[in-house]
Amino acid sequence: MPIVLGGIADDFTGATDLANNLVRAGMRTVQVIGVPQDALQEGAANGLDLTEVDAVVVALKSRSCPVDQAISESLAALEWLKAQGARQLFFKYCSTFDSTPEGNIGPVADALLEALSATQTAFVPAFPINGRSVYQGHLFVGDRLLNDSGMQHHPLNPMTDADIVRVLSRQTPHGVGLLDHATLCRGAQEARQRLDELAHQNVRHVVCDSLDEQDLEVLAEALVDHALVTGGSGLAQALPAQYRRKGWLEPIDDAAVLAPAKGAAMVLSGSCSRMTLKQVAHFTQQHAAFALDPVKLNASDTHFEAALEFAREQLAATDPKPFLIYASAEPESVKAAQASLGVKQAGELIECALASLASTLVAEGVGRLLVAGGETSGAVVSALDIRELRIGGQIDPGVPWTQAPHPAAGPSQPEAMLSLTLKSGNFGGEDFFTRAFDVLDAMNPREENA
Ligand SMILES: Nc1ncnc2c1ncn2[C@@H]1O[C@H](COP(=O)(O)OP(=O)(O)O)[C@@H](O)[C@H]1O
Ligand SMILES: O=C(O)[C@@H](O)C(=O)COP(=O)(O)O
Repeated sequence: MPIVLGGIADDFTGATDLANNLVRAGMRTVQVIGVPQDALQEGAANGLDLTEVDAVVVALKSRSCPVDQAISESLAALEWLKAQGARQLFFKYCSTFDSTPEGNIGPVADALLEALSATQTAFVPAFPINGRSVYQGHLFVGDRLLNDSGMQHHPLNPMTDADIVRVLSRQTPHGVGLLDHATLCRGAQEARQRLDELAHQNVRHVVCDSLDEQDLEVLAEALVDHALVTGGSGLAQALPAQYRRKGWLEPIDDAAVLAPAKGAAMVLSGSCSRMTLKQVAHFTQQHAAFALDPVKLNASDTHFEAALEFAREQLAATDPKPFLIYASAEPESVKAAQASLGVKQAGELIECALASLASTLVAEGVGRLLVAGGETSGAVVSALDIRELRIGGQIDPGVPWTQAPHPAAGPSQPEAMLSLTLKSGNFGGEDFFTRAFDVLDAMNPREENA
């Protein structure tokens, strides 16, 4: 059977967020890291068995890279997903619309539309259960406008304007319009009519209001026949019901199953988002932690080596407890590091250090790994050379446990798995770093002595 939905996600945490909501709504979903390179075969692609899979999400690291690269990687993902038979494409970006005036959301959406010979797509960043809603085209995080939510301090893409119609208009030469809440309240048929009217006015990009799950259901019904939809993962909760209604998807019992987890627990955090800072503070009250400083990392290798030594001490304990290595810092400290090193270099130094720690420590006994931050997750997963993630149960909305073949397992252990959770910056409760491991143990009892 061809797949129904093909996801193209602009970062790795966003990809697991999308895959998580698809799984929860009953789609058997595989997440692949980057576009699989090998030749396609009947029923299999790059060694992936897609015969019992309803959705594939391709995770890219295209949120903050140069626009041309984001476009070419997204188009490659589109081609591969079309070759798997995807009926609908979903371009997943952040529910806080993380982007800059150059892009990459607008240019990538334009390129995908053109490649699909489609004339219109919808922009649905809302993720109500995580407090992201859109009203009159303005994005809210909880009760704050986006530009007052902490996102104005993001290290890579500060969001200083909550008006998504205006933000997107800076990123595309094409018309941008609004499907407003009042129209949505009149149902899917009215919404479709409004989309058609906007299409006749050459409005290629339609930002959609949505306050709650009910609005997303109306939108899913109105958008199910669009070749391309774009947004946060909220819409993905509502689309599978429409696919079933159309007979594209069979009902199934449980789309999320993982093997028992093994190995020591480690948290790596490169996210400076408000919620991550609270999670770091909560965790460090009771657990061992090491703070990475980009300026010290730049000055000599000693700082990195101290972090490694700290981790090795934790792993050497008889019964290792979860521990944390983090660069997460308050905005003033991030600004100071960026002023001294440059924005790009500060970020890259930390991403490289965390990625390198992950590869070394996973080979030395870490089997349960929590990574906080989208860019950070991209760096860590790439360093571990992980190609595919199975999606398991949810820890908090938008964040599931996943598993990948263990990167350090030899040929004699083909079943060995690394349990991995990739946490978006602002997702998860304050106790997420501790609770995540309890949730994993509860859903998949741990095999001792791994
Ligand atoms: N102390 C710091 N100073 C400067 N940049 C930092 C610091 N800590 C983390 N960063 C960088 O900030 C970026 C955070 O982005 P990301 O990992 O996507 O987190 P989030 O999911 O919260 O957006 C990364 O590039 C990371 O390397
Ligand atoms: O849609 C969302 O909010 C997340 O899935 C996401 O993309 C968050 O990105 P990061 O905060 O950079 O992890």
